[in-house]
Amino acid sequence: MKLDPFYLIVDSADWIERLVPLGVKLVQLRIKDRSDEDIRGQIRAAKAVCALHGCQLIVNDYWQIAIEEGCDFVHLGQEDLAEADVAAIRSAGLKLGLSTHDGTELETALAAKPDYVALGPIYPTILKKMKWEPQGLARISAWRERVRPLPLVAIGGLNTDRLEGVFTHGADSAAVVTDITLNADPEGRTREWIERTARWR
Ligand SMILES: Cc1ncc(COP(=O)(O)OP(=O)(O)O)c(N)n1
Ligand SMILES: Cc1nc(C(=O)O)sc1CCOP(=O)(O)O
Ligand SMILES: [Mg+2]
Repeated sequence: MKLDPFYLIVDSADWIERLVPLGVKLVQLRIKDRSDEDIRGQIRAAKAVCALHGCQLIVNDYWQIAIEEGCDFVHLGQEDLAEADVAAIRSAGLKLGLSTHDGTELETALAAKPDYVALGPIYPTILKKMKWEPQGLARISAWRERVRPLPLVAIGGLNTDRLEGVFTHGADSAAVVTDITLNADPEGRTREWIERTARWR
């Protein structure tokens, strides 16, 4: 399976309606601390926009609602994975991306036979407090060998100036939140990401 090299992560269907029509082909809906009803509505709206624009939607955390809403891809972290029914995700036909932050987590992730593995945080991130030190670029190369033939996603503190580094060290896709959502011009920055990832598309 090939992932688009630009992996946008946003926290609402509104962001998806705003940015996906610009040409984003891979987007994660990552919503925290909302009711299931709200999440369901957001997933429904996001799914409709993504279908219209040929964009792969990945739902973070809420795998049960994703199944019920007919989505085809979810992302889970290690704590999510420990509580999830992976067999149910698989039998419903969904693909699965998993987070990793150290070697033990990588072993756990690979044992679950995911469709991609994410490694982070590559650089310091301001989005959320993390217990891991930044991994650095060399860790991407190490993961590349261990994860092959699965796609490898790099995440954490990425911006357009850091793309060359993550791709030359072996990432297949670069995931981003704040470099776009906190940018003074999110649409302009999204276009820049699309252009600057074109070489790896
Ligand atoms: C592509 C990608 N990589 C990592 C994460 C982080 O997942 P997780 O560890 O479950 O943390 P939350 O995002 O749920 O806070 C991700 N969402 N996407
Ligand atoms: C949601 C998330 N997960 C990470 C991990 O390492 O698992 S880093 C991260 C935050 C990514 O946001 P930004 O692009 O703003 O740094
Ligand atoms: Mg999670």
